[in-house]
Amino acid sequence: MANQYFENDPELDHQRETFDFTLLGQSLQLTTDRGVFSRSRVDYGTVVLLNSSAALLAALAAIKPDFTCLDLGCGYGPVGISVAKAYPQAQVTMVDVNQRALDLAVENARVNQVADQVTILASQAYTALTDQRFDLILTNPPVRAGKAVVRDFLTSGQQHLTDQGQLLAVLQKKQGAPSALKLLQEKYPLAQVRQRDKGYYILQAQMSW
Ligand SMILES: C[S@@+](CC[C@H](N)C(=O)[O-])C[C@H]1O[C@@H](n2cnc3c(N)ncnc32)[C@H](O)[C@@H]1O
Repeated sequence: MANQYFENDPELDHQRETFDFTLLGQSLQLTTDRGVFSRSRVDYGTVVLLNSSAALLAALAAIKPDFTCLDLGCGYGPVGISVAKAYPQAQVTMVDVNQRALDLAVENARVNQVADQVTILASQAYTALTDQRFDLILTNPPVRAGKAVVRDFLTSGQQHLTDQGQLLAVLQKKQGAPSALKLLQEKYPLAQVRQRDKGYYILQAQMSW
C-alpha cells in the first residue's frame, strides 16, 4: 500500500520540489518532498483556512502583538511560516508526527527567515505541549489518519487555549465537517461555522469571549 502522508518512512525516495506561494500577503518559498501532505502545491483547504483567519489574526495582533499560535499538524509549514512572516512579533509553535515534514518545516522556516520565531516539534497531536496554551490554534487536520485523531485535534484544544483563545479548523463537508461542528458544539461553549467555501468549512471554537 502507498505510504500515507502521516507515516514516517525514512526509506522513501526523495523527490524535492520548490515553489513560490503567497499566503497572508507573504510571498513564501516552500520546499516539499514525497511522503508529505499536498506536496505539489499548498492545499486549497489550507488557503481557505488562512484567508478566513486573516481578519482574526489582524485583530489579535492589534491587541496582543506577541500572540501565540499553534500550527497543529504543520506538514512542511505553510500555516505557521506564513503567520510568523506576517506577524513578526508572534510566537509560533508547529507540530507534526511526520519527521520528513518536520525537517522540511525547519528548512522552510529558515529560508523564509522566521526560524527565530518558530518552535518546531515532533508531537502526536498536543502530547508534547503539556500545559502550553495558545491564543490561536490553526489546523488542517489529517482526515486520513482516522476519526480518533481528528477528534483529538479538535477536542483537546480546550486544554491548550488561552482564556479568549480560538481554534480554527478546515474540513470538507464530505469529510465530516457537519459532525465535527456538532462535536465542537458539545465540547466548547462557543462553536460555529466561520466560513464556507466550495465544500470547505472553517470551524471556529472558543471557551469564552
Ligand atoms: C492535512 S495535513 C496539513 C499539513 C499542513 N498544515 C498543510 O496545511 O499543508 C495534516 C498533517 O497532520 C499530520 N499528522 C497526522 N497525524 C498526526 C498526529 N497524530 N499528530 C500530529 N500531526 C499529525 C500529518 O503528518 C500532516 O502533516
